[in-house]
Amino acid sequence: MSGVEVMGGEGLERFRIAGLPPNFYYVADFISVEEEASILQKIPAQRWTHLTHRRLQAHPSTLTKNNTLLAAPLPQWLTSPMLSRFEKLGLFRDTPHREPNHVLINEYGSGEGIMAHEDGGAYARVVATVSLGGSVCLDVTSKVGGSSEEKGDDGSGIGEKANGTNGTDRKYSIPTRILQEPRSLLITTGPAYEDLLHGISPVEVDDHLDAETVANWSLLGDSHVFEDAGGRNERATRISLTYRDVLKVSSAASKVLGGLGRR
Ligand SMILES: O=C(O)CCC(=O)C(=O)O
Ligand SMILES: [Fe+2]
Repeated sequence: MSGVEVMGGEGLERFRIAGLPPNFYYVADFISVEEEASILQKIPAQRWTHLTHRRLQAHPSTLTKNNTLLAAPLPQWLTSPMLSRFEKLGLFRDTPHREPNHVLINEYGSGEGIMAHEDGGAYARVVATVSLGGSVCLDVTSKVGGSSEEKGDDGSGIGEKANGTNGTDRKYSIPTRILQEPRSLLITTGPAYEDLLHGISPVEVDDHLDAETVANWSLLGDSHVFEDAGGRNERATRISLTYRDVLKVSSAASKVLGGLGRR
């Protein structure tokens, strides 16, 4: 087991987004084109909830009001091949259930996005996001607001961490952007999960994309695509699968009782 753990740790480290507060990791081409197409085909069309600037669905179900997951397996098209690859990277090895038990699927059309937010206390501090379809920039901002450059030490320690990475790495002050290509995996854990906000601006084009403004530029699968387009990314429909470990899970028995109790 320790072999896997050591391998997992080393395996993950080369995907770290350097120059950002820990811990963001970006893995380009985490799934293949065929796997992407197969998943896109299996997302059930009747399960979408429509919101103003995106639509979403939750698997196996939405959480109850007190953030409890009613125990049920994830569908196979969401677990294979993801979970074994997550395990190899050691992603959920320290979370309560040792693997994700919940997936939120978001779909954004061009010009759609999601407000800056944090994912909060219902989940263990690990989110694994698989992107499908178009590329999109995730805006990473401080909870306190403003950039660490402008504000100096804002008391959160974020500016300090952003500037405290070693030697040759480029430093990125918050706010910054993470560019998510189709078929990539973004992992957000620890202080990156707890101390920062993330959102997607509702625009039709992400522009000025380059090594200065995109924190994971050197980890991109194909930065030439964006260079060749003059630093622009025309938004196309993007779907994200966000894998998490919900802390509170109720068994089938308490599901029945809870269900009766609410009537
Ligand atoms: O689509 C994304 O990558 C972000 C989604 C998100 O932040 C969330 O579902 O909490
Ligand atoms: Fe989120």
